[in-house]
Amino acid sequence: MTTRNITRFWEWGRKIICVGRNYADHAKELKNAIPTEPILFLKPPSAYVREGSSILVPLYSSNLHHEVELGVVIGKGGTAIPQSAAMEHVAGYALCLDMTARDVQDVCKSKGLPWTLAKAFNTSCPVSDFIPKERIPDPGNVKLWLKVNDQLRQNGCTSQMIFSIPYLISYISEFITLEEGDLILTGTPKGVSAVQEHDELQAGIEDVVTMTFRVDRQEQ
Ligand SMILES: O=C([O-])CC(=O)C(=O)O
Ligand SMILES: [Mg+2]
Repeated sequence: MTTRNITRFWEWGRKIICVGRNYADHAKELKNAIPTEPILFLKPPSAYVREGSSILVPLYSSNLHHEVELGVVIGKGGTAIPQSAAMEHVAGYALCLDMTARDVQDVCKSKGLPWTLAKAFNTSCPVSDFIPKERIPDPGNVKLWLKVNDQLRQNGCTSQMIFSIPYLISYISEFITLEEGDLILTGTPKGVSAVQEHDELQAGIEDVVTMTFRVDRQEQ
């Protein structure tokens, strides 16, 4: 039997649970209301892409946006996890991008339809190396940044989150059982913008990790 290694959690086929509008400055830049409870959506494990492979612009989108986010990797599953125990369920972190076909999302929003094709397409979840929990002692106060072709576009801090990581783990696990290897994307700060074929995206968690991805057009 092969043993699975949490440091390669993206190979486990577990779910990716995303939190939307968790930073007031980003909710405002897209003219959305500040949420009073977390907004959740999902990406399938086929969304993962690792450094060395490209982010592909879906054929049906002409406005693909980057969203840099802190990812929380679940180490111990659970249902209805109390906030006070939430951090015991965390194995570590990853820097993630929530790639979003903004034009498709805008249409879905206006029609009241789900965001699936805007958010869950192949390569919509670029992910860094696994970051063990000990390397981020205070996940509620880490700086995230993202550059497109060397120009800084996003520069935020997880201290600006509306709902904290323990709150999110507790809230999500009330409705969706968390399993070892699941990933929670905790939302993006302001500065989202469009990327084009041949762009280079670089993102980082200050003093912890950086990653680089190229954007390509999906082949016809
Ligand atoms: O598409 C959006 O703006 C919602 C979202 O994922 C986020 O705030 O991170
Ligand atoms: Mg997002």
